[in-house]
This record gives sequence, C-alpha cells and structure tokens, in this order.
Amino acid sequence: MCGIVGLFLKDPKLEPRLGELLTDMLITMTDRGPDSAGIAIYSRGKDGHAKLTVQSADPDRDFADLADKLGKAIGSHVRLAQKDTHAVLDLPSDRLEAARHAIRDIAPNVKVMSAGEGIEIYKEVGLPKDVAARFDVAHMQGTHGIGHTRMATESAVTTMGAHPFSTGSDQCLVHNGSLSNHNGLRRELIRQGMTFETQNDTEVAAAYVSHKLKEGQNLGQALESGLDDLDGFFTFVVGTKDGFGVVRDPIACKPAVMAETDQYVAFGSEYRALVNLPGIDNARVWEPEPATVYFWER
Ligand SMILES: NC(=O)CC[C@H](N)C(=O)O
Repeated sequence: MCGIVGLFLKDPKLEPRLGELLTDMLITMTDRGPDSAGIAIYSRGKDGHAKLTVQSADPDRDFADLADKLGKAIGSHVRLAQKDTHAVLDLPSDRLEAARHAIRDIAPNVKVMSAGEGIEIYKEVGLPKDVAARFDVAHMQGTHGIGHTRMATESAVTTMGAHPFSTGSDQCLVHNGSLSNHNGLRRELIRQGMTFETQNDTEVAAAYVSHKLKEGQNLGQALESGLDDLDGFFTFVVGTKDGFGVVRDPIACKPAVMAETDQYVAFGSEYRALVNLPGIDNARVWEPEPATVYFWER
C-alpha cells in the first residue's frame, strides 16, 4: 500500500492552514502505511535566503555547533532552528551548494533531507500522527505540501528510506507502488553523476526526475519522459518550488483521487483523505487517468 496526500494552494488565504490541513489528510491515510511517515512543506522563501533541512540520530551532539562550523566553512552567517531530530539551516542562496558539500566533511552523521529556497522535509520511522507531532507540522504555513505514509516494499524501514525523497533543489517525490527497473536505472543515473542514499526504488524515480529537470525539461515534460522510462507500478506526486505534479503508470492499480476548487488542488490516495478540506462538497473531484501527466505551476 502506502498513502499519499498533496495540497497545492491557489488562494494565499489558506497558506496559514497548510500544515494543519496536510496533517489531517496524512493521519487519515495511516492504515495504508505503518512504517514511516514524511512531509514536504513549501513556503515563500526570503529573498536571497535558502534552507537546508538536516537530520541526525543524535541531534544534541550533532547540532550543537553545526551552524558555527558550517558558517566558517562557507564564509557566511548560518542560523539553525532545531525541531526534534531535524534542523533547518538558513543561509545565503548563493552558498547553498557549498553548504551541501561542506556538511559531509563537517558532520558526517548529519543527513541532508532537502535543500532549496522554499522546501523543508521532515520524515522519520513511525506513524503519521507521531511524526507530524514531533515536528509540529500542524503549525507550519506554506504554499503547497506533500505527505506520505509508507509500507515498505523495496528497501529497509529507515529514516532515509522514508518518503518524500529529495534529489534536487526544491524538488521532492513520493510514490505508491514498486518499480521493476530501478536497479538498471540507478546504475545509468550514477553514470550521469547522480548520487544515492538508499537502495529504494522511489529514490531512483526522484533522481530520474531531477536529472531530466537538470537537462532542461520542465516538471510536466520530466513526468512524461518517466512514462517511457520507468517500469512497474506507480502513482507519483511531485513537488517543485512553484509546481505540483501527479502521474500514474499505464495500468494505474494504485489508487488516486484529485479535487480542485478556486482555492486549491488536492490529492489523496483515497477520497477519505480529502473530506475535511474547506469547500470539498463543491469541488471538482476525479480519478487521475492512467499514463496521464497532471501538472500545476504558479
Ligand atoms: N508500498 C509502497 O507503495 C512502497 C513504495 C516504495 N516502493 C517503497 O518501498 O518505499
């Protein structure tokens, strides 16, 4: 199984409620995936600033002097805000890549969950209600977000094996299904310079999309390409800084439902994830077609 939820806001008035709405949606999907849960929240960045979301199994030790050390390494001021096992590092946008590299040497036990101007990713082993509470997701504001609760099929139940996977700046992808050609694709993507943290099939799909974006495709085109190159079962929901995409494989046996109003576009693995959204009774509700790319950008 696995449960996916997504919410792309069109009406800024709902932005203060993004975390609350997504948390409720994700908790409703708990019985689709008991292993781990994660959420990506996109918010309006501050001009000239970027964020690295990092994770540590021993946050008190690893985060104590991380901002100072990283600041010295990249020659800029870095601010750290800790939330449980995760921390968000705020730094100048033009130092983001340098920081991403420096962190590997400075703090080898610290894992980068996401990097970008808008994105933050929080994910851990555990149930949606516990993971959301640990990171106080319900109080987060933002423009769009994607959540996932996992029943593992392809790799170990670990923090890094949880979804969303982020393999490029401000990008993330979640998946319900399993890919049958991920090992070959992973080898090909490694040849093209991509790096991997896990043996997970979904991470390969995320890296595939990132690679296509790097080659100059937009999100919609990257997902179209994926229909040709990815074998197996998938319902994917994908986020970028300003975009939100959905695609299902040509058989589409993994459930999906979408709803759209003047205020938002919403995705749920099942309709019950959407029932508490404002105005849902008057929303246009539909099942995304097999092998069809749905793509919104602000
Ligand atoms: N049950 C699923 O949809 C699993 C998704 C993916 N194959 C994983 O193991 O993470």
